[in-house]
Amino acid sequence: MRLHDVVTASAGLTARRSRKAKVDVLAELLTGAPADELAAAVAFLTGTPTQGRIGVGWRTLSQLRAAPAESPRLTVGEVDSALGELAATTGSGSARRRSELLRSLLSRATAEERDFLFRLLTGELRQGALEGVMVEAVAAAADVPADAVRRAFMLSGRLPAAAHAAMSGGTAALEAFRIEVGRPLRPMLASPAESLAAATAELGAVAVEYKLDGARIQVHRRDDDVRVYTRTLREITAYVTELTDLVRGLPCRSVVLDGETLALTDDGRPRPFQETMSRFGSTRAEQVRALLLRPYFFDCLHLDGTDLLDAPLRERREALRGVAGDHVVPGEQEPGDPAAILAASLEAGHEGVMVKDLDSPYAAGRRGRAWLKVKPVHTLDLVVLGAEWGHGRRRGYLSNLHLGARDPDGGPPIMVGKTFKGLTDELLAWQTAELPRHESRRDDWTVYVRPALVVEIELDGVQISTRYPGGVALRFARVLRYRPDKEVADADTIDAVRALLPGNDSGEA
Ligand SMILES: Nc1ncnc2c1ncn2[C@@H]1O[C@H](COP(=O)(O)OP(=O)(O)OP(=O)(O)O)[C@@H](O)[C@H]1O
Repeated sequence: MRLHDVVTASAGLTARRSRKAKVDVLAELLTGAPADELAAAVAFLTGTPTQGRIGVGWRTLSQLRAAPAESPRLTVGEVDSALGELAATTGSGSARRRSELLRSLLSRATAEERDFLFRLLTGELRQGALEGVMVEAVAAAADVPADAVRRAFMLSGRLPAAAHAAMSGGTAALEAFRIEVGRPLRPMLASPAESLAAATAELGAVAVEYKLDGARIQVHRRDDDVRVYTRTLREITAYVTELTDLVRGLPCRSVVLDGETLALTDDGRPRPFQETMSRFGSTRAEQVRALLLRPYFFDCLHLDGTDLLDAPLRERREALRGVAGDHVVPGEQEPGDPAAILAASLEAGHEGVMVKDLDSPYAAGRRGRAWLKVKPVHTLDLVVLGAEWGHGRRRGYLSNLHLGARDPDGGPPIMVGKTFKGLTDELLAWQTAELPRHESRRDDWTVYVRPALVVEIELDGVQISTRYPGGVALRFARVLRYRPDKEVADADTIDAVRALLPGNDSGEA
């Protein structure tokens, strides 16, 4: 299969607005794909090479000058093996070899293919919405139910593998996917609730737990081998030895736990999220001592050979208590006074509570309504589209941020507002250095960037707007923090923003 066909299909996706039309474009391509190139084609079209992120920056790529090829000859298989070699070339002295590999690949690509490869390697093509469309396309091409494809994807974390199974072995091959200790799966996500009363009324028998403001972790243990992954399934085992030591001491042989981790101050209050995140990239011993991470587990997906994914939360919590006792998140099952739990959580410096349906299974990778989050303030995770140069005390710094919400159909982010409020001197300095790394163009006032950075915004609400293309604008928005643990694909959608319009009862943020 030629790379050109993939590039054409990718352009076809951008050109079409309707989801059905996008699914058709992909399904047609998959139907004709040779079995040994299918996984790579799926990977490229959803924006991540089969090897995962390869870590090549825009700057490196644009410095590699080579004349483009005249006609499209590269195959998907050739590109996949070149990227495989690139991913395997690491360590000291590898920079030169990597440049050579890249130059050789790019010199065989046409201008159009080169643009595609740039966007693939820098992560710009990666969009959550595309994965949803691809799941449906695989189902259509293989003539299997979309839910079977989705389940295999969530359990393996790898859509290309699920696609390969669907196309080669149908439903039976998809059903063979199991939770595997040591292979991370997509975490279950929560939906917002308007209030605690609304959440408890919606769900019936519930557990109400503290909602801690740390970082999500998924821990896998088989005998003495313990591994830790982030929300985006990045392995961080080497950075968090206090967590691996602790889990190695739990009374079991094998386990998969879902939870949150954070560091506490001396008087037991949560430290800022940024400090927790700073631990995920550092093995420096003094930093470990200064910021000891604690785990707060809230789910158990596997225990000593038994998969619990499809068991109700009630049962999973029992397993959790048995294995992780002291390290379970504070909360109560079927509480008499849920409001007291919310008050205690806020009093202790946490974000709010999670209200969870005790009869629900673990829906990996899904943002459903079995888990509802209750927080006193609205927050949205938005995509940075650019920033304006500051005035006065902020002269010389990139300040007023342009913010976009994700298009659920996979189009570019849709601008919903601007803010410079809440930016500390440290954040101003950081974004002034960081944004130009993602620059797409600039004018006298503004540096515009490619979608790469997600920022968490607190707001009072939204209003109808004739100025912004999505018809809504943020009200009194302020920056809480950047979210390095989130990708553009994880940002909130324009629908989530519109749901905050007055008179919209869903009250979603
Ligand atoms: N008791 C808990 N149960 C489940 N999740 C919890 C709990 N306490 C904290 N969390 C965290 O809350 C997150 C969900 O809440 P919220 O949506 O506010 O966070 P987020 O990271 O902005 O968004 P997302 O839902 O996309 O993860 C979970 O991903 C998890 O990291």
